[in-house]
Amino acid sequence: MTTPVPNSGVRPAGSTGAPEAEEPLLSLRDVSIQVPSSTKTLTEITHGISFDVARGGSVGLVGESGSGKSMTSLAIMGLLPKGSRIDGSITFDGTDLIHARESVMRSIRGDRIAMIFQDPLSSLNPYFTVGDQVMEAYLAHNKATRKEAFELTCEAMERVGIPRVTDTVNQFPHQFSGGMRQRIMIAMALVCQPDLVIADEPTTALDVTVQARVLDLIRTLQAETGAGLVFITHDLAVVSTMTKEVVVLQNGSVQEQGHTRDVFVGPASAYTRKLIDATPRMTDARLPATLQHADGSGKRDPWEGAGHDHR
Ligand SMILES: Nc1ncnc2c1ncn2[C@@H]1O[C@H](COP(=O)(O)OP(=O)(O)OP(=O)(O)O)[C@@H](O)[C@H]1O
Repeated sequence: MTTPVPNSGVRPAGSTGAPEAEEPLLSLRDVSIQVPSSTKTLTEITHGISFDVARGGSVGLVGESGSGKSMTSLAIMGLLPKGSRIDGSITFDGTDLIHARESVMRSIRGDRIAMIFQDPLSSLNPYFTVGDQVMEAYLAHNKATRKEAFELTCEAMERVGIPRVTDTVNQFPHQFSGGMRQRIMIAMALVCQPDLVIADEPTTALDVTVQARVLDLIRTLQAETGAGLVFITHDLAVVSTMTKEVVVLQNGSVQEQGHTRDVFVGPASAYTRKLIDATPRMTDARLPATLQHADGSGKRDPWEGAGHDHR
């Protein structure tokens, strides 16, 4: 049963998140974000967002453009525009991220929480080789010699399928395709062994076949590191294959949240139904292999693997 959430933003207890016995890895409660507008006044862009991510769990944030998905992830990372205001609470492994000092946030970013963005070029420095950048990401948070870090870097690059690593490790970001650059970002996350990965539209800019491989790698990364995953997308078909739980956002408010399968099979909010209807035919090949057996037919639960290695 999926749970519609009224615009008040009050979250129904237990609709999304970790098993009761275990503290969630990440917990957002009634998070409202205001950002400075051009007239210097504050504009509210999200209202009362609440969800949990269990250790090793996976939550999708879906919604149309402008619904507040990216700003929610930036709030978690402490990267909102200067002058923004956040109400509510964001707790990561016991740390209050809203009031944490910048030095604490710096030690968490990239090490305990890794982000994979839509455009890896915006995260990669054009003047440094990709090998140096993966290596520096590791050295920033770990004690190791450069030789050890270099070996780990090559190993991670091989694991994400970068070809001829002994050569390509010395190449610059512009010498790679978009899909390969995204693999480099995943390698960077892999070496740092984060507790949480936030992937913000990581495959939107890629063509469909490359997209599938990168999604597979993100699943692998999650399985190998045991990390929690927040997966942001406007693509319902993608989120249905990536996360066990989903939060549907519209205009900065949660419209519905719950187990991904329940939300897709029996959407409780008109907005989710509209999003599903607007998704190109989700019945056959594209549909979540996921949804095809969600009828209690006794077949293996296609969601069973979400968050686990699919190779
Ligand atoms: N730097 C900024 N300053 C002020 N407002 C912003 C800023 N960035 C985004 N916004 C506004 O915040 C709202 C939420 O934007 P956000 O980027 O979180 O949406 P989104 O759901 O991630 O959309 P998209 O899928 O297009 O990235 C939008 O109304 C947007 O115009």
